[in-house]
Amino acid sequence: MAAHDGSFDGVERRGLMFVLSSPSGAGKTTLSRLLIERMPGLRMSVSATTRPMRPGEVDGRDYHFVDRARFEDMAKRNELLEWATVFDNRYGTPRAPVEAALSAGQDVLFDIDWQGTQQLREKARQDVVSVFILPPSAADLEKRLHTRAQDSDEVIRGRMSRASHEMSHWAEYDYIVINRNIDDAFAEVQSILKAERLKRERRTGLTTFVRELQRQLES
Ligand SMILES: Nc1nc2c(ncn2[C@@H]2O[C@H](COP(=O)(O)OP(=O)(O)O)[C@@H](O)[C@H]2O)c(=O)[nH]1
Ligand SMILES: Nc1ncnc2c1ncn2[C@@H]1O[C@H](COP(=O)(O)OP(=O)(O)O)[C@@H](O)[C@H]1O
Repeated sequence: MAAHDGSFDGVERRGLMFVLSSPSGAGKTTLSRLLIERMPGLRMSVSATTRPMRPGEVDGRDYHFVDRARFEDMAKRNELLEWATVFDNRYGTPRAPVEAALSAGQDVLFDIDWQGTQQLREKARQDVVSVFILPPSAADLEKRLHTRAQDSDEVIRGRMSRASHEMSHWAEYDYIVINRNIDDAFAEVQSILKAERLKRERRTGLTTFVRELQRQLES
């Protein structure tokens, strides 16, 4: 399968599943938007959720906002690649768009928690690249949750009190990025994706490519 993007070097490769996780407010959404904007060949996996829509969010772009019954139905029909309960709401990854993108040679970006990342790893270890984003300090995290201005003080307190628990999963991830400055953090995440795209095991077209080089050299 080919990844036909701007940086495609002509060698076929398997698509990968690029996962960003972090405590709420550390910057996953911001980094995901930048990646989608600036990295050709990368598609966002849009999750289904039962949580209420925030101001500024768009159904179908940020999430598929569904009720509990619809979510349970999707899970029962095996339409979700993984799902988990976070902050008393259900979140899950619709399976079909991910499979379609991967088989078209695209990479897929996931903004999911540690529970979902574990499930993806169990299903497709070789194809999962996971990055954990940390805030530079607790004070910065709280400030970011407030400046985002999308949650009530009570919800923000809940997110802050869960942050430590979520952070305890950092060591399960392949890469750790500290989001102090957004430009630096973006450059780091972008470098990880670029390097992972070049991994020998994913480059299924290498044998053919090298054979052709050898044929040219020997003729
Ligand atoms: N397992 C799983 N987690 C998800 C999914 N979609 C979102 N999440 C996680 O659910 C948590 C809460 O997300 P959200 O309510 O949007 O708040 P945020 O943390 O401010 O982005 C975050 O840790 C997300 O990464 C999903 O499809 N599966
Ligand atoms: N490096 C950074 N410095 C300052 N503010 C940031 C930085 N990264 C993200 N933010 C801001 O912090 C808030 C939370 O970021 P967001 O991407 O929504 O986090 P998450 O998706 O992890 O919950 C947003 O208002 C965002 O603009």
